[in-house]
Amino acid sequence: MALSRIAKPQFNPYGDDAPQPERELGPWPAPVATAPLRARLQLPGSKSLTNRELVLAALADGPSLLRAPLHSRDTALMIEALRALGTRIDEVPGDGEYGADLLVTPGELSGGVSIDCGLAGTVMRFLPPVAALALGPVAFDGDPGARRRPMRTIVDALRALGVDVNDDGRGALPFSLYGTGAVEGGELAIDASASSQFVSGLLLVAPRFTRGLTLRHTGERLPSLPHIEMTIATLADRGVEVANPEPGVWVVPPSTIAARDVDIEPDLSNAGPFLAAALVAGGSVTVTGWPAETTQVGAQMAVILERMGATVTRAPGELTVTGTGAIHGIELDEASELAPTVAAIAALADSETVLTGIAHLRGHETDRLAALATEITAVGGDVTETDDGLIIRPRPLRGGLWHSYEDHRMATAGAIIGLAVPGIEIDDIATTAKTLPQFVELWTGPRMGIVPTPPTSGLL
Ligand SMILES: O=C(O)C1=C[C@@H](OP(=O)(O)O)[C@@H](O)[C@H](O)C1
Ligand SMILES: C=C(OP(=O)(O)O)C(=O)O
Repeated sequence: MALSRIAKPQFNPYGDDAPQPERELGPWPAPVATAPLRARLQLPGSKSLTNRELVLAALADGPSLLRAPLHSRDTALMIEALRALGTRIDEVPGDGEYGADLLVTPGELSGGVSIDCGLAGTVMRFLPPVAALALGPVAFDGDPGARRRPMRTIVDALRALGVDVNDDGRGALPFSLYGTGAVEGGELAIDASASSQFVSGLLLVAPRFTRGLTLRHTGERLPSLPHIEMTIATLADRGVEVANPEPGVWVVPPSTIAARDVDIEPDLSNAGPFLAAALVAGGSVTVTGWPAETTQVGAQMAVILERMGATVTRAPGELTVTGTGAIHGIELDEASELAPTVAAIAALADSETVLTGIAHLRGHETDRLAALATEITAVGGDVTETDDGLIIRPRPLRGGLWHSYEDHRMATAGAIIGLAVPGIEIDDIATTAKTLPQFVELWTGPRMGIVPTPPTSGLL
């Protein structure tokens, strides 16, 4: 069993003077909701927006200020890698509740460095095309779990663009490439059915290719389309107009990427478990800083939760989810990174849930279909894993050890179930630091009003 690394919260949820259990050394007892919620909170910045804006700022024609960015493991890895490649990134005081703003000053991109991708899809898929613009060798590797995430499309794409890539033939991390300081670009066909990040990674850098890029997706399915739309929107905000003449084809002209100060929206996918809590515990959860318009897929959570039984209301800059006492199953195609949250709610529902179109989740932080089926079944649930999704049927659940598989969204899925099922313990809650280091602090803090359960096992 993996032991938590940093689960000790920054404040003492048991009361100021109460002894803090050494729970960072054991499983985290997911708190059970004992009363309806009346929560109001803002989430830290979006991972997807922060890492896109970091890349674009590093390639821009002058300094950019990122206001209220996410500070988490995935963004720290991106910052470290861009600094290694020659970008100056300074933390400067800002108004954000969750850490400093980032001032990004582009520099000449140079190689001779090794990049640690951790388990971050955005780092491993967005940075190889950036490194191809650097002068010199750049080596890429990551966590053991990163070596099984799909990378062949990026390796093949870079080779097709004339970049010298050395790998062991598996089409996976680790590999290295030799940047010559320029990429000509032109026409390129790729199969992006394993991840939209292959498309996003190429589009983000393509304005800097000498001839731009005409990119064609040749595979059967294109997952996570909202994330590609987010990429196109962030480019447009910096003056790069990406044409999309037909589905699966994008044309990026060679162009300057404009420097720009940008407000990073709160992470709406990370808001998902908090909003789900209203459905499971009853009462209401209000997430503030909710954008009026967004390309974040997490915004779909409002519609999904409504279909699953919640009442959803909006006011300017906020969204409130209120539980009605009922949790219904749902049929949902392409739930993208929201799937683990939806699956956790579904395990507590009164009717069947059918999730389809998410085969590519097998290449996420872990094989999420297998992980969700295994863990929900282990606590008494009834789950069938299909080729491209999950079928989850109602059945009473019981407590037990919930494994996270180094996957932040598996950990938070366990926490959602734990609200309704006594005795759920998460083996590695610290894995939430990938995109939300404050998870425990927020989940059991005064703004959520969920009372933490003292640990009963796993302590040294
Ligand atoms: O571009 C992005 O920021 C992301 C794209 C999606 O990846 P896939 O297309 O691999 O699902 C999503 O699941 C991931 O969490 C973030
Ligand atoms: C799939 C995810 O992450 P990554 O960016 O590492 O692909 C995710 O956050 O759900």
